[in-house]
Amino acid sequence: MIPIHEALQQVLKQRSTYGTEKISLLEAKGRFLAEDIFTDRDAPPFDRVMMDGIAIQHKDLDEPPAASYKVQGIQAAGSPQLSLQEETYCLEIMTGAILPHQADTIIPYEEVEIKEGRAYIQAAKLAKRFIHYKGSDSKKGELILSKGKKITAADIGLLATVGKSTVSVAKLPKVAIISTGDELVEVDQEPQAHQIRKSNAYTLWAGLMEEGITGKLYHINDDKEALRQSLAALLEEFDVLLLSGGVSKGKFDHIPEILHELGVKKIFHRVAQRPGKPFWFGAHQSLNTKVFAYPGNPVSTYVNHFYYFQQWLYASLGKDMALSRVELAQSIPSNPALALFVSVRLDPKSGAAKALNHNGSGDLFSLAQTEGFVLLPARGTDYMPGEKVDFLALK
Ligand SMILES: Nc1nc2c(c(=O)[nH]1)N[C@H]1C(S)=C(S)[C@@H](COP(=O)(O)OP(=O)(O)OC[C@H]3O[C@@H](n4cnc5c(N)ncnc54)[C@H](O)[C@@H]3O)O[C@H]1N2
Ligand code: MOO
Repeated sequence: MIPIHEALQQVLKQRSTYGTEKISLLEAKGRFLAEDIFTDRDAPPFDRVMMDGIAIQHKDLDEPPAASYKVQGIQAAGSPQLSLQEETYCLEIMTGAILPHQADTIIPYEEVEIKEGRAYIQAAKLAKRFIHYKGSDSKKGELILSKGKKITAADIGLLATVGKSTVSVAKLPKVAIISTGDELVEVDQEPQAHQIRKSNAYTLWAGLMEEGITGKLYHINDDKEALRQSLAALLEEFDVLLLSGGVSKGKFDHIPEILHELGVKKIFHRVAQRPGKPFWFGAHQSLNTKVFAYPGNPVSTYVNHFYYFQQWLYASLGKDMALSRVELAQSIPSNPALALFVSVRLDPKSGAAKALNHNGSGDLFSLAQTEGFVLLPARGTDYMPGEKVDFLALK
């Protein structure tokens, strides 16, 4: 059994790189950029009109405008630039249109009355020009998104506006999710008294989805030959295997033995933590496949996955996954030998963490009430209110 910080170090040491790939803009949300992105033209690309109204020439805002202007025509958004022919003329103009030549000021319709081809100005003084000037947001060639950034929905809009219909991103590992256990049935099946429906595989699948990885689901029964055959093939096909169940001391917990037989080197088995103590981690040296074999209890699988795999993934993609920190709202008993992941809710006002009651790591239903886990390293003295600790937010 090794301490949690050593286990994490060993996991991070096994980070890999998977190269880069070009993908469609529509698939890029949540992925990590593998290229710097620059503006391809000034933003906005022309002096952009900000209000529906009329465009006039009016050099000094401190001077009152003329009482009326002759309407020369209409400048719509999407139409090429017109010119004001006379200082006493105006053009009706729409939001998003290019500012006409000679015009420098927009008066919104709310301050204008148009009658028989003339615009009568109702404001005594003009407060603003209502022009979004060319290049005022960003100049052509400016760096707007840096390599390594996780692409947000807002970034997708930026990429679209600078003409990136495809984008280069860090390639993700191919991941297989394997549940094991004869007691498990499919979600749409009616379990018998001694059976339960699979849940861990789906939690893991959804967790991967958050990172843009489409995991592939498998199930193998607690049968040595079936495990041997299936795992041998999966080790060849995938970069990462995520297993749940079959790693503690039961008569049918064959996973460590079979992985060893198949040439997966054990890096550690058992971590001084609760829940999730029987976590087994290894790597196949020649195939470079990483194996995260989580204990089957749902909360153990959850915590191990979002603590170890998630940090391994970010390290592999060249990113740090800094855990956030929270303050404890109450004292929590420590354990001198084990690091504890304690499920908590955060006080809506202070943000401080309060421990939740639950029935242990088999209690999947407690996760519905949980906002995350505080990580309390092993120590002899209890944790006190006000202490700051690492926080693993529920995904
Ligand atoms: N003698 C000992 N017994 C146990 C120890 C120990 O140290 N000595 N460790 C306990 C701890 S801690 C855990 S955690 C579990 C882990 O056991 P396994 O990894 O071998 O997992 P299983 O026995 O296969 O299953 C445990 C539990 O989880 C349920 N399960 C499994 N897979 C799924 C799934 N995909 N979806 C939903 N639920 C799943 C399974 O039905 C069991 O109830 O061992 C303790 N025992
Ligand atoms: O420590 Mo096990 O992973 O909780 O039941």
